[in-house]
Order: sequence, then C-alpha cells, then structure tokens
Amino acid sequence: MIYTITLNPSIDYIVHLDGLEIGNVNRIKQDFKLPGGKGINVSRILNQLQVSNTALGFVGGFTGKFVEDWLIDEGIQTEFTEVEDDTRINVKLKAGEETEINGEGPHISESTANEFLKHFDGFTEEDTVILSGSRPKSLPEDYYETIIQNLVAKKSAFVIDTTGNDLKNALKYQPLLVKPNHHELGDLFNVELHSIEEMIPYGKKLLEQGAKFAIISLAGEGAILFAEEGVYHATAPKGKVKNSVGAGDSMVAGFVGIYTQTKDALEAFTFSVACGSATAFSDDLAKREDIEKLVDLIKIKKIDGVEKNEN
Ligand SMILES: Nc1ncnc2c1ncn2[C@@H]1O[C@H](COP(=O)(O)OP(=O)(O)O)[C@@H](O)[C@H]1O
Ligand SMILES: O=P(O)(O)OC[C@H]1O[C@](O)(COP(=O)(O)O)[C@@H](O)[C@@H]1O
Repeated sequence: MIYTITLNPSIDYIVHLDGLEIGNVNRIKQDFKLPGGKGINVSRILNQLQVSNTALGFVGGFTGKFVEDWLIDEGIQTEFTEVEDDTRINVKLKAGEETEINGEGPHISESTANEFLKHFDGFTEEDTVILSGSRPKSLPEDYYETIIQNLVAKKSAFVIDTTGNDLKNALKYQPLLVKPNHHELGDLFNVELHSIEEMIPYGKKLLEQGAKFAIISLAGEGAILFAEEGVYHATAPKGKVKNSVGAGDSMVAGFVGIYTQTKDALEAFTFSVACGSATAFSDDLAKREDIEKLVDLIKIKKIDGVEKNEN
C-alpha cells in the first residue's frame, strides 16, 4: 500500500485579484477553497492515476473536517489523527505575482504525536510512504527522523519532500526519492544556483548522501532527474499557468505512482513532469485526462553520466 503523511494539512484559499493594494480594500475576482498540504495533494494525484493510497496526518476542527470530507468524496482512504485545534488555512494571492501566506498549524500534544507512530506497527517492505510538507512547530524537531526510523525498521520504502534539516537528516536513511525545487536545493547546500550546469554537482550529492532518485524541479523550465544511470533533463510543456500550487506535489505523485508499478525511472519521470505541468495549468490539481494529454509532449534528454561514489 502507498501511504502519504501530511503533518500539517491546510485549506488552500486561492484568491484571484486584479491587483493588490496594501492598506486599501481589495475586491476578489475569483476564489477557490481546496484541500491542501503536500501529502494530501500527492494522495489526490495518485488517486487520479488510479493508484490506491491512504492519507495519514493530523486534522482538527471544521477546517480539518473539510479536508477529510473532500478526500473521502474523491474515494481516497483516510486514517487521520484528530487534534483539538483547527487545521490551518493557507492564503494564496494571485495578483499578477503569486504571494503565499502559510499558517503555522495546530498544536499537537506529545501523547497525540506518540499515538500517531503506532500506525507503522504493521508496515512491511510492501509499503511505500510519502512524507511531505512542513512540520508543525509543536512536534519534536526530530519527528520526521523518528517516523523514518520506524519505517526503516519495517523495511518500508519512503519518499521525503520537505526542506532544510528535515530533508538533510533523511538522506542517510536512503529515501527512494527526494524532490527539492532549485531554490530549495540551493538553500540545502547554502549556495546560489543559476543554471542547470551549476545544479548538477549538488543533485549528485543528494544521491551520494543516500537518495536513490532525486528530482530537481525548475517550474516552467521542467525538471532534472538524478539516477544511478545518469542525469536527465525533461522539458515542461508550454501552457497557460492558472495555479501552480501543488505542482511540485503532483510531480512526486506522478513519479511514485508510476515507478512503484513499472520500476521504470524514465517513464515515471515523464509522468512526473506531466502531472506537475497539468496541475500548473489547472485551477485545482490536475485531472487524469489533463495529465494524459501532456505525457507525449515531455521530451527527456540525458545530460550527464553519474560517477559512482567510491566511498
Ligand atoms: N510555468 C510552468 N509551465 C509548465 N510547467 C510548470 C510550470 N510551473 C510548474 N510546472 C510544472 O510543475 C513542476 C513543479 O514545479 P515547481 O514550481 O518547480 O515545484 P514546487 O511547486 O515544488 O516549487 C515543474 O517541474 C513543471 O513540470
Ligand atoms: O507544509 P508547507 O511547506 O507549509 O506547504 C503547504 C502548502 O504547500 C502545498 O502543499 C503546495 O505545495 P507545492 O506548490 O510545493 O506543490 C499547498 O497545498 C500548501 O498550502
């Protein structure tokens, strides 16, 4: 079974405005209230790809119920853990440029956090777990690492899509996939990266430090896949961007959904980019038919071999 974990789900409130004037009354042109949080987005795209999965994480209050009900309506299995505070609402302002205001998330007590770890008691090597998004501040700093240690003990595969130390500390446990965007890759190694050539050595480091695959996403410029066999660039199709929130999560779903079925990394990478772009071209996350239309437009080129790490 594939599981997604969203420690900090959200309602994404997407607001389109002609312009934003700070200090004035601004009128909304169009708005959308959608379930959000990285693992939840992954679950929804996996479902579009007809890959059965279960969403785990912490939800609370009327906002948490909104998220859970939406997933259940779409036919996604959920095993959320209830918390007392409301799930956060993240505001995404689209006024020419995209501005995001992401909430901190609810308080999660120590006993609830410990209770959540019991989920993994029955996991096996048949399971793949996708850990995505930020960690609410009330959870211990090593909470992701604790989850990963539980998964490694059960020989379950895992994917992690987060940032900073949580991502850095996860590499040694050999994730199946990590997917920083190019800004997050630079932040991880404390460098500024301006070109694909400059990114290649840092993408390779992700593999040397333990990841089996790494995808560096480049928004409209496509993405780079780092695999044992080499480094590949995929172009992104051209189209009208409606809402790129969740594009990165869609990539993760596309790769894992196809790779777990075919074990073909390049096919999985193709779907991954198609899923990301199809979401960028949609108001909500992509639908299956949007993804299928883009698959044949993705062009993949090998841009480098990867030298094996001798150590
Ligand atoms: N402007 C765009 N045009 C086409 N595809 C896009 C665009 N923006 C994002 N995408 C697709 O979504 C993927 C992930 O986008 P990116 O913005 O890099 O991720 P994240 O949301 O994690 O920051 C890209 O690799 C690409 O396939
Ligand atoms: O957990 P974080 O890092 O605050 O991110 C949560 C936000 O990221 C999203 O999952 C979108 O992520 P991406 O655009 O990176 O795919 C939103 O749905 C959500 O509001």
